[in-house]
Amino acid sequence: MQKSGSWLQLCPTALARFCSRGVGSTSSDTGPVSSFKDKPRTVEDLPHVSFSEMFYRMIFQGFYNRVHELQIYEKRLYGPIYRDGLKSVSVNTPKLLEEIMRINDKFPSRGDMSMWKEYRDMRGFGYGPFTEEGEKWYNLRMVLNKRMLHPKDSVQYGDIINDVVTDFTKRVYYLRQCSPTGDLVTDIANEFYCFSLEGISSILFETRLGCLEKEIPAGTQDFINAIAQMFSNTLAVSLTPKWARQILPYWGRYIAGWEGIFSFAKVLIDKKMEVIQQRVDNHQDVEGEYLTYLLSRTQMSLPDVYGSVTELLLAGVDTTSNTLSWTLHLLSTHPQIQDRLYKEVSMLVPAERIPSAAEVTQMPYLKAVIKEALRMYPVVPINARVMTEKEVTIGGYQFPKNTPFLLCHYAISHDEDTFSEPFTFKPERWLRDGRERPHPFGSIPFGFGVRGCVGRRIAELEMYMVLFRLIRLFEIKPDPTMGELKCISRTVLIPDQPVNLHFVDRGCENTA
Ligand code: HEM
Repeated sequence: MQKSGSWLQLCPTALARFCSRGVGSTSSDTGPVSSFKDKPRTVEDLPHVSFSEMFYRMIFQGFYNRVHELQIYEKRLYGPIYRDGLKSVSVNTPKLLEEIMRINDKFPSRGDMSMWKEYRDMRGFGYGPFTEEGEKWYNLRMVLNKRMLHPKDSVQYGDIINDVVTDFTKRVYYLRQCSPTGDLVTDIANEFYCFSLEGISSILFETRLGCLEKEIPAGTQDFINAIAQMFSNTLAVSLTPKWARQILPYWGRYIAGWEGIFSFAKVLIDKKMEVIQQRVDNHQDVEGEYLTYLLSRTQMSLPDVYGSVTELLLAGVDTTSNTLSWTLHLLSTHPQIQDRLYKEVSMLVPAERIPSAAEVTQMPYLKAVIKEALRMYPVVPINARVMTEKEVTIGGYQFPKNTPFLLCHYAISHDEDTFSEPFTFKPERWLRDGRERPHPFGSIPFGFGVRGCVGRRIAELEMYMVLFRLIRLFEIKPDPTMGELKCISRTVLIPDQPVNLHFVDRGCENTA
Protein backbone atom coordinates (compact mmCIF):
# COMPACT_ATOMS: atom_id res chain seq x y z
CA MET A 1 0.00 0.00 0.00
CA GLN A 2 1.22 3.49 -0.77
CA LYS A 3 1.74 6.23 1.69
CA SER A 4 -0.91 8.85 1.36
CA GLY A 5 -0.41 12.58 1.64
CA SER A 6 -2.45 14.62 -0.79
CA TRP A 7 -5.36 16.50 0.76
CA LEU A 8 -7.43 14.84 -1.90
CA GLN A 9 -6.14 11.35 -1.41
CA LEU A 10 -6.03 11.39 2.33
CA CYS A 11 -9.00 9.22 2.88
CA PRO A 12 -7.11 5.92 2.91
CA THR A 13 -4.90 6.82 5.79
CA ALA A 14 -7.78 8.49 7.50
CA LEU A 15 -9.58 5.20 7.31
CA ALA A 16 -6.90 3.22 8.97
CA ARG A 17 -8.25 3.23 12.46
CA PHE A 18 -9.19 0.57 14.91
CA CYS A 19 -8.15 0.77 18.46
CA SER A 20 -5.73 -1.78 19.68
CA ARG A 21 -4.57 0.12 22.76
CA GLY A 22 -6.68 2.23 25.05
CA VAL A 23 -9.89 4.09 24.42
CA GLY A 24 -10.18 7.87 24.56
CA SER A 25 -12.83 10.31 25.54
CA THR A 26 -14.40 12.85 23.21
CA SER A 27 -14.58 15.56 25.86
CA SER A 28 -10.82 15.89 26.37
CA ASP A 29 -8.33 17.44 24.01
CA THR A 30 -5.39 15.46 25.19
CA GLY A 31 -6.70 11.91 25.29
CA PRO A 32 -6.50 9.13 27.81
CA VAL A 33 -3.07 9.62 29.17
CA SER A 34 -3.25 11.06 32.67
CA SER A 35 -1.16 8.17 33.99
CA PHE A 36 1.77 9.36 31.87
CA LYS A 37 2.12 12.61 33.83
CA ASP A 38 5.69 12.04 34.93
CA LYS A 39 7.34 11.30 31.59
CA PRO A 40 6.93 13.04 28.25
CA ARG A 41 4.14 11.44 26.31
CA THR A 42 5.00 10.32 22.81
CA VAL A 43 3.32 8.81 19.81
CA GLU A 44 3.74 5.40 21.43
CA ASP A 45 1.32 6.43 24.15
CA LEU A 46 -1.53 7.10 21.71
CA PRO A 47 -4.35 4.67 21.01
CA HIS A 48 -3.71 3.18 17.60
CA VAL A 49 -5.32 1.34 14.74
CA SER A 50 -3.92 -1.43 12.58
CA PHE A 51 -4.13 -1.73 8.80
CA SER A 52 -6.18 -4.91 8.87
CA GLU A 53 -8.62 -3.37 11.30
CA MET A 54 -8.97 -0.37 9.03
CA PHE A 55 -9.51 -2.60 6.05
CA TYR A 56 -12.25 -4.48 7.85
CA ARG A 57 -13.96 -1.28 8.77
CA MET A 58 -13.87 0.09 5.27
CA ILE A 59 -14.91 -2.97 3.39
CA PHE A 60 -17.13 -4.86 5.80
CA GLN A 61 -18.56 -2.02 7.82
CA GLY A 62 -19.22 0.03 4.72
CA PHE A 63 -17.14 3.12 5.51
CA TYR A 64 -15.39 2.98 2.15
CA ASN A 65 -17.36 5.88 0.74
CA ARG A 66 -18.33 7.35 4.12
CA VAL A 67 -14.90 8.20 5.48
CA HIS A 68 -16.27 11.44 6.93
CA GLU A 69 -18.63 9.43 9.13
CA LEU A 70 -15.78 7.19 10.14
CA GLN A 71 -14.09 10.25 11.64
CA ILE A 72 -16.99 10.75 14.03
CA TYR A 73 -17.29 7.05 14.75
CA GLU A 74 -13.64 6.79 15.66
CA LYS A 75 -13.65 9.99 17.65
CA ARG A 76 -16.21 8.37 19.90
CA LEU A 77 -14.02 5.29 20.23
CA TYR A 78 -10.53 6.71 20.54
CA GLY A 79 -10.87 10.33 21.60
CA PRO A 80 -9.39 13.48 20.14
CA ILE A 81 -5.99 12.20 19.03
CA TYR A 82 -4.90 8.74 17.91
CA ARG A 83 -2.56 6.97 15.53
CA ASP A 84 -3.43 4.88 12.49
CA GLY A 85 -1.83 1.79 11.04
CA LEU A 86 0.28 3.93 8.70
CA LYS A 87 1.65 5.93 11.62
CA SER A 88 -0.30 9.09 10.86
CA VAL A 89 -1.76 10.96 13.82
CA SER A 90 -5.41 11.94 13.54
CA VAL A 91 -6.79 14.92 15.39
CA ASN A 92 -10.46 15.83 15.62
CA THR A 93 -11.01 18.84 17.88
CA PRO A 94 -10.71 22.56 17.08
CA LYS A 95 -8.11 23.07 19.80
CA LEU A 96 -5.74 20.42 18.47
CA LEU A 97 -6.31 21.60 14.91
CA GLU A 98 -5.34 25.10 15.98
CA GLU A 99 -2.18 23.83 17.66
CA ILE A 100 -1.10 22.15 14.43
CA MET A 101 -2.09 24.95 12.09
CA ARG A 102 -0.32 27.58 14.14
CA ILE A 103 3.06 25.86 13.86
CA ASN A 104 4.82 28.11 11.43
CA ASP A 105 6.77 25.93 9.04
CA LYS A 106 8.07 28.18 6.29
CA PHE A 107 6.96 25.72 3.61
CA PRO A 108 3.96 23.86 5.05
CA SER A 109 3.43 20.44 3.57
CA ARG A 110 0.42 18.18 3.23
CA GLY A 111 2.73 15.21 2.90
CA ASP A 112 3.55 12.72 0.22
CA MET A 113 1.97 13.72 -3.12
CA SER A 114 3.57 10.94 -5.13
CA MET A 115 0.28 9.60 -6.42
CA TRP A 116 -0.53 12.92 -8.03
CA LYS A 117 3.03 13.48 -9.16
CA GLU A 118 3.25 10.15 -10.89
CA TYR A 119 0.93 11.12 -13.73
CA ARG A 120 2.68 14.47 -14.23
CA ASP A 121 6.07 12.72 -14.32
CA MET A 122 4.81 10.15 -16.82
CA ARG A 123 3.62 12.88 -19.21
CA GLY A 124 6.28 15.53 -18.58
CA PHE A 125 3.95 18.11 -17.02
CA GLY A 126 5.22 20.35 -14.25
CA TYR A 127 3.88 20.42 -10.71
CA GLY A 128 1.21 22.90 -9.68
CA PRO A 129 0.33 24.43 -6.32
CA PHE A 130 -1.03 21.15 -4.93
CA THR A 131 1.89 18.99 -5.91
CA GLU A 132 4.87 21.30 -5.57
CA GLU A 133 6.81 21.44 -2.31
CA GLY A 134 9.41 23.49 -0.47
CA GLU A 135 10.90 26.64 -1.92
CA LYS A 136 9.58 25.98 -5.43
CA TRP A 137 6.06 25.76 -4.01
CA TYR A 138 6.60 28.98 -2.09
CA ASN A 139 7.71 30.87 -5.19
CA LEU A 140 4.78 29.50 -7.17
CA ARG A 141 2.33 30.56 -4.48
CA MET A 142 3.78 34.06 -4.42
CA VAL A 143 3.01 34.27 -8.13
CA LEU A 144 -0.50 32.84 -7.87
CA ASN A 145 -1.45 34.72 -4.71
CA LYS A 146 -0.88 38.05 -6.41
CA ARG A 147 -3.74 37.75 -8.83
CA MET A 148 -6.11 35.68 -6.74
CA LEU A 149 -5.96 35.72 -3.02
CA HIS A 150 -6.38 39.23 -1.82
CA PRO A 151 -10.04 40.35 -1.59
CA LYS A 152 -9.25 43.36 -3.78
CA ASP A 153 -7.86 41.01 -6.46
CA SER A 154 -10.98 38.91 -6.50
CA VAL A 155 -13.29 41.92 -6.61
CA GLN A 156 -11.77 42.78 -10.02
CA TYR A 157 -13.36 39.57 -11.32
CA GLY A 158 -16.83 40.71 -10.23
CA ASP A 159 -18.03 41.69 -13.70
CA ILE A 160 -16.74 38.50 -15.30
CA ILE A 161 -18.46 36.39 -12.66
CA ASN A 162 -21.66 38.41 -12.95
CA ASP A 163 -21.79 37.64 -16.68
CA VAL A 164 -21.41 33.95 -15.92
CA VAL A 165 -24.14 34.18 -13.27
CA THR A 166 -26.46 35.88 -15.77
CA ASP A 167 -25.96 33.01 -18.19
CA PHE A 168 -26.53 30.54 -15.41
CA THR A 169 -29.87 32.09 -14.47
CA LYS A 170 -30.87 31.99 -18.15
CA ARG A 171 -29.99 28.32 -18.21
CA VAL A 172 -32.10 27.72 -15.11
CA TYR A 173 -35.06 29.37 -16.86
CA TYR A 174 -34.47 27.19 -19.90
CA LEU A 175 -34.17 23.96 -17.90
CA ARG A 176 -37.31 24.74 -15.92
CA GLN A 177 -39.25 25.27 -19.12
CA CYS A 178 -38.16 21.88 -20.38
CA SER A 179 -39.37 20.12 -17.22
CA PRO A 180 -42.85 18.57 -16.97
CA THR A 181 -43.81 20.81 -14.02
CA GLY A 182 -42.34 23.96 -15.60
CA ASP A 183 -40.09 24.70 -12.64
CA LEU A 184 -37.94 21.64 -11.97
CA VAL A 185 -34.18 21.46 -12.49
CA THR A 186 -32.77 17.97 -12.23
CA ASP A 187 -29.24 17.16 -11.06
CA ILE A 188 -28.38 20.67 -9.98
CA ALA A 189 -24.84 19.56 -9.07
CA ASN A 190 -24.05 18.95 -12.73
CA GLU A 191 -25.40 22.40 -13.59
CA PHE A 192 -23.16 23.90 -10.93
CA TYR A 193 -20.16 21.97 -12.28
CA CYS A 194 -20.74 23.76 -15.58
CA PHE A 195 -21.21 27.07 -13.80
CA SER A 196 -17.98 26.67 -11.81
CA LEU A 197 -16.00 25.57 -14.84
CA GLU A 198 -17.31 28.48 -16.87
CA GLY A 199 -16.45 30.83 -13.98
CA ILE A 200 -12.90 29.69 -13.37
CA SER A 201 -12.12 29.41 -17.10
CA SER A 202 -13.35 32.89 -17.78
CA ILE A 203 -10.95 34.13 -15.11
CA LEU A 204 -7.97 32.05 -16.21
CA PHE A 205 -8.47 32.37 -19.99
CA GLU A 206 -10.77 35.40 -20.42
CA THR A 207 -12.67 33.07 -22.71
CA ARG A 208 -16.18 31.77 -22.42
CA LEU A 209 -16.42 28.03 -22.97
CA GLY A 210 -20.15 27.90 -23.58
CA CYS A 211 -20.86 25.45 -20.75
CA LEU A 212 -24.07 27.31 -19.95
CA GLU A 213 -25.49 27.23 -23.46
CA LYS A 214 -28.50 25.03 -24.22
CA GLU A 215 -26.19 22.35 -25.58
CA ILE A 216 -23.14 21.81 -23.40
CA PRO A 217 -19.98 21.37 -25.52
CA ALA A 218 -18.96 17.69 -25.53
CA GLY A 219 -15.45 18.29 -24.20
CA THR A 220 -16.82 20.09 -21.18
CA GLN A 221 -18.88 17.19 -19.96
CA ASP A 222 -15.92 14.89 -20.61
CA PHE A 223 -13.73 17.08 -18.42
CA ILE A 224 -16.31 17.06 -15.61
CA ASN A 225 -16.58 13.29 -15.93
CA ALA A 226 -12.79 12.92 -15.95
CA ILE A 227 -12.51 14.79 -12.64
CA ALA A 228 -15.16 12.52 -11.16
CA GLN A 229 -13.34 9.47 -12.47
CA MET A 230 -9.98 10.54 -11.03
CA PHE A 231 -11.49 11.36 -7.63
CA SER A 232 -13.64 8.22 -7.47
CA ASN A 233 -10.66 5.95 -8.08
CA THR A 234 -8.18 7.78 -5.86
CA LEU A 235 -8.99 5.87 -2.70
CA ALA A 236 -8.90 2.46 -4.36
CA VAL A 237 -5.59 3.27 -6.05
CA SER A 238 -3.98 4.38 -2.83
CA LEU A 239 -5.05 1.12 -1.22
CA THR A 240 -3.73 -0.96 -4.12
CA PRO A 241 -0.14 -2.19 -4.01
CA LYS A 242 1.84 -1.20 -7.11
CA TRP A 243 2.14 -4.80 -8.31
CA ALA A 244 -1.65 -5.11 -8.47
CA ARG A 245 -2.15 -2.04 -10.64
CA GLN A 246 -2.27 -4.01 -13.88
CA ILE A 247 -4.62 -6.62 -12.43
CA LEU A 248 -7.22 -4.42 -10.77
CA PRO A 249 -9.12 -1.84 -12.83
CA TYR A 250 -8.60 1.22 -10.59
CA TRP A 251 -5.18 2.39 -11.73
CA GLY A 252 -6.22 2.41 -15.38
CA ARG A 253 -9.35 4.40 -14.57
CA TYR A 254 -7.42 6.80 -12.35
CA ILE A 255 -4.87 7.51 -15.07
CA ALA A 256 -7.62 7.86 -17.69
CA GLY A 257 -9.19 10.46 -15.42
CA TRP A 258 -5.96 12.45 -15.32
CA GLU A 259 -5.59 12.10 -19.12
CA GLY A 260 -9.04 13.64 -19.55
CA ILE A 261 -8.29 16.46 -17.12
CA PHE A 262 -4.92 17.40 -18.59
CA SER A 263 -5.88 17.04 -22.23
CA PHE A 264 -8.88 19.36 -21.78
CA ALA A 265 -6.79 21.93 -19.92
CA LYS A 266 -3.94 21.70 -22.42
CA VAL A 267 -6.22 22.50 -25.35
CA LEU A 268 -7.48 25.61 -23.57
CA ILE A 269 -3.98 26.73 -22.58
CA ASP A 270 -2.60 26.16 -26.08
CA LYS A 271 -5.47 28.07 -27.66
CA LYS A 272 -4.99 30.98 -25.33
CA MET A 273 -1.27 31.03 -25.97
CA GLU A 274 -1.87 31.19 -29.70
CA VAL A 275 -4.09 34.21 -29.21
CA ILE A 276 -1.47 35.88 -27.01
CA GLN A 277 1.25 35.13 -29.58
CA GLN A 278 -0.83 36.61 -32.39
CA ARG A 279 -1.34 39.76 -30.38
CA VAL A 280 2.35 39.99 -29.62
CA ASP A 281 3.10 39.52 -33.35
CA ASN A 282 0.68 42.34 -34.16
CA HIS A 283 2.22 44.58 -31.50
CA GLN A 284 -1.05 44.59 -29.57
CA ASP A 285 -1.36 44.91 -25.82
CA VAL A 286 -1.32 41.60 -23.96
CA GLU A 287 -1.08 42.99 -20.45
CA GLY A 288 -3.57 42.25 -17.74
CA GLU A 289 -4.67 38.73 -18.59
CA TYR A 290 -4.04 35.89 -16.21
CA LEU A 291 -2.13 33.59 -18.51
CA THR A 292 -0.14 36.48 -19.91
CA TYR A 293 0.80 37.34 -16.39
CA LEU A 294 1.96 33.78 -15.67
CA LEU A 295 3.94 33.52 -18.87
CA SER A 296 5.51 36.93 -19.13
CA ARG A 297 5.87 38.17 -15.57
CA THR A 298 7.17 34.99 -14.01
CA GLN A 299 9.86 32.45 -14.68
CA MET A 300 7.31 29.69 -15.33
CA SER A 301 8.21 27.19 -18.01
CA LEU A 302 5.51 25.84 -20.30
CA PRO A 303 5.24 22.44 -18.54
CA ASP A 304 4.85 24.32 -15.25
CA VAL A 305 2.10 26.48 -16.71
CA TYR A 306 0.28 23.30 -17.81
CA GLY A 307 0.68 21.86 -14.32
CA SER A 308 -0.47 24.94 -12.45
CA VAL A 309 -3.34 26.02 -14.64
CA THR A 310 -4.70 22.48 -14.78
CA GLU A 311 -4.62 22.23 -10.99
CA LEU A 312 -6.42 25.56 -10.70
CA LEU A 313 -9.11 24.44 -13.14
CA LEU A 314 -9.52 21.15 -11.34
CA ALA A 315 -9.71 22.77 -7.92
CA GLY A 316 -12.18 25.34 -9.15
CA VAL A 317 -14.84 22.90 -10.32
CA ASP A 318 -15.89 20.29 -7.75
CA THR A 319 -15.44 22.55 -4.75
CA THR A 320 -17.73 25.52 -5.38
CA SER A 321 -20.26 23.41 -7.25
CA ASN A 322 -20.82 20.86 -4.50
CA THR A 323 -20.98 23.60 -1.88
CA LEU A 324 -23.65 25.36 -3.92
CA SER A 325 -25.64 22.15 -4.33
CA TRP A 326 -25.60 21.58 -0.56
CA THR A 327 -26.53 25.19 0.08
CA LEU A 328 -29.57 25.10 -2.18
CA HIS A 329 -30.63 21.77 -0.77
CA LEU A 330 -30.40 23.15 2.79
CA LEU A 331 -32.32 26.30 1.87
CA SER A 332 -35.02 24.30 0.13
CA THR A 333 -35.57 22.25 3.28
CA HIS A 334 -35.42 25.28 5.62
CA PRO A 335 -37.95 27.76 4.21
CA GLN A 336 -37.70 30.17 7.15
CA ILE A 337 -33.98 30.54 6.62
CA GLN A 338 -34.56 31.00 2.92
CA ASP A 339 -37.13 33.74 3.67
CA ARG A 340 -34.66 35.56 5.88
CA LEU A 341 -32.03 35.35 3.16
CA TYR A 342 -34.52 36.61 0.57
CA LYS A 343 -35.31 39.60 2.81
CA GLU A 344 -31.63 40.45 3.07
CA VAL A 345 -30.93 40.24 -0.65
CA SER A 346 -34.04 42.18 -1.62
CA MET A 347 -33.46 44.92 0.96
CA LEU A 348 -29.79 45.58 0.41
CA VAL A 349 -29.73 45.96 -3.38
CA PRO A 350 -32.58 47.54 -5.40
CA ALA A 351 -34.53 44.95 -7.41
CA GLU A 352 -33.58 46.29 -10.84
CA ARG A 353 -29.87 46.22 -10.18
CA ILE A 354 -27.35 43.40 -10.36
CA PRO A 355 -25.20 43.54 -7.22
CA SER A 356 -21.51 44.33 -7.45
CA ALA A 357 -18.79 42.18 -5.94
CA ALA A 358 -18.33 44.74 -3.18
CA GLU A 359 -22.05 44.61 -2.34
CA VAL A 360 -22.40 40.84 -2.10
CA THR A 361 -19.42 40.59 0.20
CA GLN A 362 -21.18 42.97 2.62
CA MET A 363 -24.18 40.71 3.21
CA PRO A 364 -23.89 39.08 6.61
CA TYR A 365 -26.70 36.55 6.30
CA LEU A 366 -25.75 35.47 2.78
CA LYS A 367 -22.20 34.86 3.96
CA ALA A 368 -23.42 33.06 7.08
CA VAL A 369 -25.55 30.72 4.94
CA ILE A 370 -22.54 29.67 2.85
CA LYS A 371 -20.32 29.37 5.90
CA GLU A 372 -22.84 27.14 7.62
CA ALA A 373 -23.28 24.96 4.51
CA LEU A 374 -19.49 24.54 4.41
CA ARG A 375 -19.46 23.66 8.10
CA MET A 376 -22.06 20.95 7.62
CA TYR A 377 -20.63 19.71 4.33
CA PRO A 378 -16.95 20.66 4.20
CA VAL A 379 -16.17 19.82 0.60
CA VAL A 380 -12.66 18.80 1.67
CA PRO A 381 -13.54 16.66 4.70
CA ILE A 382 -9.98 15.74 5.58
CA ASN A 383 -6.63 17.43 5.17
CA ALA A 384 -3.06 16.88 6.34
CA ARG A 385 0.07 18.53 7.57
CA VAL A 386 3.58 17.21 7.94
CA MET A 387 5.92 19.25 10.11
CA THR A 388 9.25 18.98 8.39
CA GLU A 389 11.36 21.49 10.29
CA LYS A 390 11.39 20.43 13.93
CA GLU A 391 9.81 18.16 16.52
CA VAL A 392 6.47 19.39 17.79
CA THR A 393 4.24 19.06 20.85
CA ILE A 394 0.56 18.62 20.11
CA GLY A 395 -2.04 17.91 22.77
CA GLY A 396 0.74 17.37 25.26
CA TYR A 397 2.41 14.65 23.14
CA GLN A 398 5.83 15.01 21.61
CA PHE A 399 6.22 14.08 17.97
CA PRO A 400 9.42 13.82 15.95
CA LYS A 401 9.71 15.96 12.83
CA ASN A 402 8.07 14.54 9.69
CA THR A 403 5.16 13.09 11.67
CA PRO A 404 2.12 13.20 9.38
CA PHE A 405 -1.02 14.66 10.97
CA LEU A 406 -4.49 14.02 9.61
CA LEU A 407 -6.92 16.84 10.21
CA CYS A 408 -10.42 15.39 10.53
CA HIS A 409 -12.36 18.44 9.41
CA TYR A 410 -15.72 16.74 9.21
CA ALA A 411 -15.53 15.54 12.81
CA ILE A 412 -14.21 18.92 13.92
CA SER A 413 -16.96 20.93 12.27
CA HIS A 414 -19.52 18.60 13.90
CA ASP A 415 -17.90 18.84 17.32
CA GLU A 416 -20.67 18.98 19.92
CA ASP A 417 -18.61 21.05 22.35
CA THR A 418 -18.14 23.73 19.70
CA PHE A 419 -21.46 23.68 17.86
CA SER A 420 -24.78 23.13 19.61
CA GLU A 421 -26.91 20.76 17.51
CA PRO A 422 -24.05 20.19 15.06
CA PHE A 423 -26.25 18.45 12.50
CA THR A 424 -28.73 21.34 12.35
CA PHE A 425 -28.48 24.10 9.76
CA LYS A 426 -28.17 27.34 11.74
CA PRO A 427 -26.53 30.16 9.74
CA GLU A 428 -27.08 32.59 12.63
CA ARG A 429 -24.19 30.93 14.50
CA TRP A 430 -21.90 32.95 12.28
CA LEU A 431 -23.51 36.38 12.66
CA ARG A 432 -21.55 39.06 14.44
CA ASP A 433 -24.55 40.29 16.40
CA GLY A 434 -23.18 40.08 19.89
CA ARG A 435 -23.56 36.32 20.35
CA GLU A 436 -20.58 34.20 21.29
CA ARG A 437 -18.79 33.08 18.14
CA PRO A 438 -17.70 29.45 17.66
CA HIS A 439 -14.05 28.49 18.11
CA PRO A 440 -12.13 30.00 15.15
CA PHE A 441 -10.83 26.56 14.16
CA GLY A 442 -14.23 24.91 14.49
CA SER A 443 -14.77 25.23 10.76
CA ILE A 444 -11.93 26.17 8.41
CA PRO A 445 -13.21 24.79 5.10
CA PHE A 446 -10.52 26.57 3.08
CA GLY A 447 -7.66 25.39 5.27
CA PHE A 448 -5.34 27.81 7.00
CA GLY A 449 -2.15 29.82 6.67
CA VAL A 450 0.16 30.25 3.73
CA ARG A 451 -0.79 26.84 2.34
CA GLY A 452 -4.51 27.61 2.61
CA CYS A 453 -6.78 27.62 -0.45
CA VAL A 454 -5.50 29.99 -3.12
CA GLY A 455 -8.92 30.19 -4.77
CA ARG A 456 -10.81 31.09 -1.61
CA ARG A 457 -11.73 34.66 -2.52
CA ILE A 458 -12.77 33.73 -6.03
CA ALA A 459 -14.80 30.77 -4.75
CA GLU A 460 -16.56 32.93 -2.17
CA LEU A 461 -17.32 35.60 -4.71
CA GLU A 462 -18.75 33.07 -7.18
CA MET A 463 -20.89 31.48 -4.49
CA TYR A 464 -22.18 34.76 -3.04
CA MET A 465 -23.00 36.16 -6.46
CA VAL A 466 -24.86 33.18 -7.80
CA LEU A 467 -26.71 32.53 -4.54
CA PHE A 468 -27.80 36.16 -4.36
CA ARG A 469 -29.24 36.12 -7.85
CA LEU A 470 -30.92 32.74 -7.54
CA ILE A 471 -32.62 33.59 -4.27
CA ARG A 472 -33.81 36.93 -5.58
CA LEU A 473 -35.32 35.27 -8.64
CA PHE A 474 -36.63 32.00 -7.28
CA GLU A 475 -38.08 30.33 -4.27
CA ILE A 476 -36.20 27.04 -4.05
CA LYS A 477 -38.28 24.03 -3.10
CA PRO A 478 -37.32 20.40 -2.62
CA ASP A 479 -38.42 17.70 -5.02
CA PRO A 480 -40.75 15.52 -2.91
CA THR A 481 -40.01 12.47 -5.08
CA MET A 482 -36.40 12.39 -3.88
CA GLY A 483 -35.43 10.18 -0.98
CA GLU A 484 -33.40 11.40 1.98
CA LEU A 485 -30.21 13.06 0.78
CA LYS A 486 -26.97 11.84 2.32
CA CYS A 487 -23.38 12.61 1.53
CA ILE A 488 -20.73 10.29 0.29
CA SER A 489 -17.03 10.85 0.09
CA ARG A 490 -15.61 10.76 -3.41
CA THR A 491 -12.44 12.33 -2.05
CA VAL A 492 -14.59 15.47 -1.91
CA LEU A 493 -17.99 15.27 -0.22
CA ILE A 494 -20.81 14.94 -2.72
CA PRO A 495 -24.55 14.15 -2.51
CA ASP A 496 -25.33 10.44 -2.80
CA GLN A 497 -27.95 11.00 -5.51
CA PRO A 498 -28.79 13.66 -8.10
CA VAL A 499 -30.31 16.69 -6.38
CA ASN A 500 -33.47 17.93 -8.08
CA LEU A 501 -34.98 21.24 -7.07
CA HIS A 502 -38.04 23.31 -7.94
CA PHE A 503 -37.20 26.88 -8.85
CA VAL A 504 -40.47 28.75 -8.31
CA ASP A 505 -40.39 32.12 -10.05
CA ARG A 506 -40.75 35.10 -7.71
CA GLY A 507 -41.74 37.28 -10.68
CA CYS A 508 -38.73 39.59 -11.01
CA GLU A 509 -37.17 38.31 -14.25
CA ASN A 510 -35.74 41.72 -15.20
CA THR A 511 -32.96 41.23 -12.67
CA ALA A 512 -31.69 38.11 -14.41
C1 HEM B 1 -15.91 26.04 -1.92
C2 HEM B 1 -14.79 26.19 -2.56
C3 HEM B 1 -13.44 25.70 -2.11
C4 HEM B 1 -13.07 25.05 -0.97
C5 HEM B 1 -13.96 24.65 0.20
C6 HEM B 1 -11.65 24.80 -1.05
C7 HEM B 1 -10.91 24.17 -0.07
C8 HEM B 1 -9.55 24.00 -0.10
C9 HEM B 1 -8.77 23.41 0.95
C10 HEM B 1 -9.31 22.87 2.26
C11 HEM B 1 -7.48 23.42 0.56
C12 HEM B 1 -6.28 22.92 1.38
C13 HEM B 1 -5.78 24.09 2.22
C14 HEM B 1 -4.77 23.74 3.29
O1 HEM B 1 -4.09 22.73 3.18
O2 HEM B 1 -4.67 24.51 4.28
C15 HEM B 1 -7.43 24.01 -0.76
C16 HEM B 1 -6.28 24.19 -1.49
C17 HEM B 1 -6.27 24.72 -2.76
N1 HEM B 1 -7.32 25.26 -3.45
FE1 HEM B 1 -9.23 25.39 -2.79
N2 HEM B 1 -11.19 25.29 -2.25
C18 HEM B 1 -12.24 25.85 -2.92
C19 HEM B 1 -12.20 26.47 -4.16
C20 HEM B 1 -11.07 26.65 -4.90
C21 HEM B 1 -11.01 27.32 -6.18
C22 HEM B 1 -12.20 28.00 -6.89
C23 HEM B 1 -9.72 27.24 -6.61
C24 HEM B 1 -9.10 27.77 -7.89
C25 HEM B 1 -9.14 28.96 -8.27
C26 HEM B 1 -8.97 26.54 -5.60
C27 HEM B 1 -7.63 26.27 -5.66
C28 HEM B 1 -6.89 25.65 -4.67
C29 HEM B 1 -5.47 25.37 -4.79
C30 HEM B 1 -4.60 25.64 -5.99
C31 HEM B 1 -5.08 24.78 -3.58
C32 HEM B 1 -3.68 24.29 -3.20
C33 HEM B 1 -2.95 25.40 -2.49
C34 HEM B 1 -1.53 25.04 -2.05
O3 HEM B 1 -1.26 23.89 -1.76
O4 HEM B 1 -0.72 25.96 -2.01
N3 HEM B 1 -9.82 26.19 -4.59
N4 HEM B 1 -8.70 24.37 -1.13
